[in-house]
Amino acid sequence: MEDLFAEMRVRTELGTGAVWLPGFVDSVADQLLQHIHSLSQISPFRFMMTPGGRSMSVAMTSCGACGWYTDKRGYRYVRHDPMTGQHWPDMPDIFRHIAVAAAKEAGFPDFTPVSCLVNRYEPGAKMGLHQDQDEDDLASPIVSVSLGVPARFAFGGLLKTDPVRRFDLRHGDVVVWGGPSRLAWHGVSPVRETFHQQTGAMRYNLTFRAINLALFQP
Ligand SMILES: O=C(O)CCC(=O)C(=O)O
Ligand SMILES: [Fe+2]
Repeated sequence: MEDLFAEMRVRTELGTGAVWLPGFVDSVADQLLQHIHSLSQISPFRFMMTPGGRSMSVAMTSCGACGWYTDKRGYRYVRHDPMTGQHWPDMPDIFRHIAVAAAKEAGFPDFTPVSCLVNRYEPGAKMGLHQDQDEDDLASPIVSVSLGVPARFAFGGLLKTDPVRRFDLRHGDVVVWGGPSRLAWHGVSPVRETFHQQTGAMRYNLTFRAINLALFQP
């Protein structure tokens, strides 16, 4: 059953306020990858430490008015890249454009992305089940874009113990979760060793988030 579901590749509601949009950014995927390359020249991908002192298997960077960061002081958004001391690179217009369009398609017409976290998965990299809860703005959705090699995504409910649906996210796919699903648990299984024409062995993921900058210390 699970495999049948995974192969459908049509718009699929995952819960109230949560939807998978297969291929939504297909036509601009190459441009998105070029921008990822450019912004990673300014704020490089790096393996961050969890507050518990473990190195993450996913390499990360950010763009936009603030970026996500973790070290022994905890998970948080910061205005400057701690690695460079500079602002994070600007969010490219096309990033903003696709994030707004996907949110609208999912029923969130007022989404304004402030930050985009960029994840790079090499073979074996994974992200355990978690909730995205470092954004103070829980009224806005998360918009997640997948590029490169596929990854098995798990999407559950508001309790960690709720059943999860698993399906492959492919190059060009978008998942949006907001409203009653904003704090849904989700995660990514270890990425398989495989090849994608545009990215080699890598998977990239963009997550767009609304952050209330007024709450930041200057
Ligand atoms: O890589 C993905 O598909 C999900 C990433 C994610 O959940 C996150 O960055 O918080
Ligand atoms: Fe997440």
